[in-house]
Amino acid sequence: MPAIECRDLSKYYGDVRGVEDVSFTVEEGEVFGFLGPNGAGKTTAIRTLLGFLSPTSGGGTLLGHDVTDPVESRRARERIGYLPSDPGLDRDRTAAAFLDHQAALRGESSRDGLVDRFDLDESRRIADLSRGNRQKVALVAAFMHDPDLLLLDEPTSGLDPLLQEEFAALVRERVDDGASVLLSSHVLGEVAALCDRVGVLRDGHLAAVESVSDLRSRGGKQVRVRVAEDVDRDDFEVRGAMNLRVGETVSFTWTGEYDALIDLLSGYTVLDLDVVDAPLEEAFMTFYDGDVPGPSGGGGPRPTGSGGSDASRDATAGSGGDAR
Ligand SMILES: Nc1ncnc2c1ncn2[C@@H]1O[C@H](COP(=O)(O)OP(=O)(O)OP(=O)(O)O)[C@@H](O)[C@H]1O
Repeated sequence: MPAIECRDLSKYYGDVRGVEDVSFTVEEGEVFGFLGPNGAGKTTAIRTLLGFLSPTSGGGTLLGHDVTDPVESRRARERIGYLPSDPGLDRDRTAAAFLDHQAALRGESSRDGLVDRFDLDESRRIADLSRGNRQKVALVAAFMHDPDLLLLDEPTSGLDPLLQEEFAALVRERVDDGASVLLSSHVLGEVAALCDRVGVLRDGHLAAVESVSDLRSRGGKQVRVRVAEDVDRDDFEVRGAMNLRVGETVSFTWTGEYDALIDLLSGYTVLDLDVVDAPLEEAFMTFYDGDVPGPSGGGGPRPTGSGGSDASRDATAGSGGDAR
């Protein structure tokens, strides 16, 4: 049984597209990344799967429970840890009171260990905590009942680099213990470091699902070469060479075979050669063609016949119900 099955999921807010026809599967024990810029639809997909928003069409399962059935959805949430992108914690309560409330709903077997690990002062009012410390409270709440499935929406926002490392270690430990993870981020490095596969969201659509290793190889190699002769630029304007820059050294991104690269350089006396993996960003950008939506992007017209949507209710559905 897959941990998550998302089938043709569409969610419109009135006329505004959140996500459209999104399908993917997260296998048991897998860490799946949702990558996409602001407004791509990551949060919408996660909250619809969790049952906090009703889908316009399509559906799916979480841990085998039908996400469109409220009773099933609630049952699934007992075994899920959800970290919202914007945890709307009750500011007047102490962190301890908030965690007590969450514990009563789902359990707290790992609470003390996590509070120590993240050096959280539970006695403080949430209103008095820094953004990073509020994020820690939400993290502890998401992990403390040792959930089988974690849905983590922009989990490291507000955490300093040391805590980001600690968080990554925690995710790996939970996965080693058998948990499955869906993690959304617009930070490529975070996704690449933690995830097995990545779903790239663009304008509410899943543009691609790829393993991180495939994404890396798609990026090709970054080549810098210094030669003895004057360079004829036309020699390098060939298939497989991109982002060509000709100066004292010639640099380009090579996406072809090594043999073809060696042929290309064989006409020159090579004085210096440097070939390294191209940054993952380059592979990522091939999904966007330079057309990356801004914070308000993704709002295309709603297609006719896409089903009813109780957008006014959904738009105020709160910040996570009892699954926060
Ligand atoms: N409550 C809402 N009412 C109307 N439109 C919404 C609502 N929530 C999201 N949208 C729109 O749905 C689209 C997808 O937004 P969503 O928040 O899911 O993207 P995201 O990838 O999570 O972005 P971010 O990283 O900024 O949180 C955007 O066009 C957004 O403006």
